[in-house]
Amino acid sequence: MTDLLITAYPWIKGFHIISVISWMAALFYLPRLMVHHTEQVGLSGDTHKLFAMMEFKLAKVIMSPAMMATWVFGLLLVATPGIVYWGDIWPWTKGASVIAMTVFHLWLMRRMKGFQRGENTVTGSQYRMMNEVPTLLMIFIVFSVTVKF
Ligand code: HEM
Repeated sequence: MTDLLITAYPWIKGFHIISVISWMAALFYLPRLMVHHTEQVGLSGDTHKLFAMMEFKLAKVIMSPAMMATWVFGLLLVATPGIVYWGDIWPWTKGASVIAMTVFHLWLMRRMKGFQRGENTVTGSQYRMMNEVPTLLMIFIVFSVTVKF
């Protein structure tokens, strides 16, 4: 099993990066949809139904599968011998940041389900502020794995 992980390492890392790109694209775009849903569309009518459907599809078809794939390929990399030394700082900063990213993902899922029921208590500017969270976490995560402090 460990031999297989070592041989497959470049492929697993490639799939990890592809999953990360898909997850990030959805995490960046879903809050933008919610800004416009809140400020321009409201919670009733045909445009509301269209936005709720777009949010549902983005979350269920792209965001959640991409998050699961990122975790699976990321954990396979963790299990690959010689990749992670737990005495370094970067695995801990990266670990804490990906957990925070996952919490942000779960918050967005709850907001998406709220919109499906025609409920929303978050303002457009709050969604705009929340939109910065994945950007900051991404910067922290990428430099954790490239600089490897
Ligand atoms: C979800 C849980 C995640 C786990 C368990 C995980 C784990 C890992 C591990 C162990 C590596 C291998 C490092 C190496 O080859 O030296 C890696 C590579 C990488 N990860 Fe993740 N990762 C996760 C999420 C993310 C996220 C959310 C991002 C970006 C926002 C990300 C970006 C990267 C990049 C760019 C690399 C390639 C780094 C390089 O080869 O220099 N990862 N990941």
